[in-house]
Amino acid sequence: MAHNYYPPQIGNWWLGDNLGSGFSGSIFRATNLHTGQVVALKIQRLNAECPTNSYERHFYPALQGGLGMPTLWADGTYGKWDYLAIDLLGPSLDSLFRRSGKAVMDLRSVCCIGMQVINRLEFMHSRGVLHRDIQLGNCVVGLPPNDKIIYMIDFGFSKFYIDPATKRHIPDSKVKRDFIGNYWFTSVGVHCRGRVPSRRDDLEAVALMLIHLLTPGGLSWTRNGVPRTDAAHDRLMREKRDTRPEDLCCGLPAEFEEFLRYCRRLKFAECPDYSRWIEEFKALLEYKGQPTSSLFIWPPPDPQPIVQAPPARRSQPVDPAKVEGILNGLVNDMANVHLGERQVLGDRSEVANRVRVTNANAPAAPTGYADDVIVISSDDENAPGKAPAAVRLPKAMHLAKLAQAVPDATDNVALARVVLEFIQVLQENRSRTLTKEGFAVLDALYKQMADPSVYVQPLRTSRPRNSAADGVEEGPEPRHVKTNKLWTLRRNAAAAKSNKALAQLVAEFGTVINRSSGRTVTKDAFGFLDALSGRLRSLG
Ligand SMILES: Nc1ncnc2c1ncn2[C@@H]1O[C@H](COP(=O)(O)OP(=O)(O)OP(=O)(O)O)[C@@H](O)[C@H]1O
Repeated sequence: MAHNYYPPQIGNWWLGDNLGSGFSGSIFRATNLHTGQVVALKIQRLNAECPTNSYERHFYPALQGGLGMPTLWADGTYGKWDYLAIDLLGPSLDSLFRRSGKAVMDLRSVCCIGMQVINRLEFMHSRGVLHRDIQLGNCVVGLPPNDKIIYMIDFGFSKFYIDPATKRHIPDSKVKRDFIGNYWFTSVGVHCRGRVPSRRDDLEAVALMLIHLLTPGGLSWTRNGVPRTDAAHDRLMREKRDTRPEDLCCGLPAEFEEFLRYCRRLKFAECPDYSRWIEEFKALLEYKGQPTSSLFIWPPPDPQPIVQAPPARRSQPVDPAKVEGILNGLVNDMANVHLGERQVLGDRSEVANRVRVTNANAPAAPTGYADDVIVISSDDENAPGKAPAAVRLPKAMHLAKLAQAVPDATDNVALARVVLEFIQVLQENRSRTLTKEGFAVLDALYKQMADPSVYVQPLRTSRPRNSAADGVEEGPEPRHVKTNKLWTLRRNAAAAKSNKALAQLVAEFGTVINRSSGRTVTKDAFGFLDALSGRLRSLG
């Protein structure tokens, strides 16, 4: 039944249950008095402070016919009411998730949401429309038989980003403006820096929404509820702006961090690569052995493995000075590491000389601890029978240590072990981006395999993009080019006849990763590294 405040009938529509209320109006289930058609009737007073209906109705014609776009059946005014009659749809993702009572959503459902919502945005953007208010409450499922399809609703903040007169993209502006959107998911650029929203910001909101669903307790800035004062809003913006993607996505599959970083790297008028990210989420499901269909099946059919994010870093009080001290100590220790006597692959007299100098100054290396563990011990802890406190090496440290260890790998079996450890470090880490420490390992491997006896010019596989030696501008290569190249490298590695040939492949591998968007070590990249390690072992 309609609320007392509202009339029982508006135009040809008889009002039924209230489906939801927004800032400026309400939505009712409504039945057409003549045809019996049931719709969702979005009604607002004509003198509403924020008359979004009169604005929203302009976007429906552009969006009609797209999958997941509600149909506008009728609209108009009736007395002091403005109404839109749109497809009656099901519950929002927000209410589905809240009702589930779960701390996090299962990975499969989140990937399906990602794939569908990105697809909806691709359609909206292809029609020249920005949504500008992406949030869980504005993504609803259809009614059966369309209950596995996600629909976008609420175009009250939408905007045409292609100027109808000039057919050009709306201009950017340096002038800081009030933000449009929502506190939780609106991009950092728009919300915290007052930038003009464009396609990239719709996509960033999707990334934040997905990360929110996978994080116990949600994104940290959502946990205190809607800010009620300017000071609380400022605090929220600061937290949103300052939280780094790697902290936000701590413990989540790397795709989420990469997606967020990708959105934040997009230029103002750049067209996002929608299909790439739909494919990435599909590939993630495949990798996890899950069905790859994007249909949103709710509740999830089987108990799904839940992605557990470790507690947010900020909740663990850590004394930064102490950590810095420990890391500095480690760097010094690594500089003095005992390299020991080694076999050589060739004439490496110059290398050996340097090793002798280092050894003369080096203290005895601690022994008996796992490679990836740093031992921090007091005198007391060194007492027999007392277990030392251990800290896991961060990725950068581990890779730096690995790069330093490469010259010690004086035969192919040892080199194969280094490659395996390289794979392990990369796979254990939440981010699959190849950092400069990772490139340093590749450089060291190249040198060791090409000719360890001479100091070759460092390979520098990680040279900055757009600075090709021949002066030709080199942008990131499309994903399919990367995949093809990695496949060829993998095949060639399996057939390589010498270390020199393998070294060349390592150099090419570094270049391929360096030129790829996000410098990501994908499954195909791991395939090459696997083949490299296997071939080193068989060359003996
Ligand atoms: N077509 C629909 N079918 C069923 N329920 C709907 C439909 N459209 C909206 N709703 C429900 O009504 C709620 C409010 O809808 P909507 O966001 O369009 O209104 P709004 O007034 O613009 O809200 P807000 O001020 O929060 O942006 C939605 O979260 C949803 O639960």
